[in-house]
Amino acid sequence: MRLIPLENAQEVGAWVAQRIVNKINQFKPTADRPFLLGLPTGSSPLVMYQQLIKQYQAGNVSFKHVVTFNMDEYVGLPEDHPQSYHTFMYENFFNHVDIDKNNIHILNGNAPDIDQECRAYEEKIKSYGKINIFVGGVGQDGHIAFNEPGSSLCSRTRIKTLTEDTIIANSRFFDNDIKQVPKHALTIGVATLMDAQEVILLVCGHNKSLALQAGVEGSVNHLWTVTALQMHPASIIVCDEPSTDDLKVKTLKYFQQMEADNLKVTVL
Ligand SMILES: N[C@@H]1[C@@H](O)[C@H](O)[C@@H](COP(=O)(O)O)O[C@@H]1O
Repeated sequence: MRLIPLENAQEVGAWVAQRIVNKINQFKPTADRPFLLGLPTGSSPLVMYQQLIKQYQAGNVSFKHVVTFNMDEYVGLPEDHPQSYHTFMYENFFNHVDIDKNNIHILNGNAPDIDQECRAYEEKIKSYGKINIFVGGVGQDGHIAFNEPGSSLCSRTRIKTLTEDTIIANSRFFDNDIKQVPKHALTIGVATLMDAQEVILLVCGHNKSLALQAGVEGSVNHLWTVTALQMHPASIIVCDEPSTDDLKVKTLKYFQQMEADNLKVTVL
């Protein structure tokens, strides 16, 4: 695992966006050989999306031959609800770049047959091959996508019941009213994420410091599903300064030294 310790959320978003741009351009995707990108929602990736849009507007990257798979979606929320992950993705990213709408994949939380929807999502990913980069955030309790504490580290795409912690955390998007927050979500599994060639997590803010500590210093444990990334051959956590509050000084120094050449970032 690599840890990229940066100053603030602006730098974190710009660093990850630049890596995605570089990887897409190195890959030289075509219609027959698209670049596969896994994407998250939430506050953490917002700067990354803004930076990707700026990179596109500057002519530095095209998403024409990029195929995307989103991590998760609420169950039972209409697709056009302001807080659905469909709405989030179009408003914050897809509407602003040249992606082909047929290349966008987001789980349907209103599918009549939920199990079939989840199986078909896994099959769809497999039909393309391996996801080149899967980007994610992390919950305060260390969940990745909606793989809540206790999720199997071998899990695949399925329905999950949201924990009280997650419902409270996400109520900030629902007028701070926990009753409005959906109780279930469809989510890729931990194993679905682990199949990607590279996984990048954005971790920002003091409220993520225990999740970061678990992910970097803790033992692999299903109660902190982020720890599964320690078993991934190419995972990168990009974090801001406040999120490192619970890391040992020695741990932080180690990664600062290891990554000294990789900590320069241009925010567009
Ligand atoms: N399902 C999402 C996760 O994918 C996300 O990582 C997490 C943190 O969100 P934020 O970045 O807003 O803190 O929230 C939700 O639970």
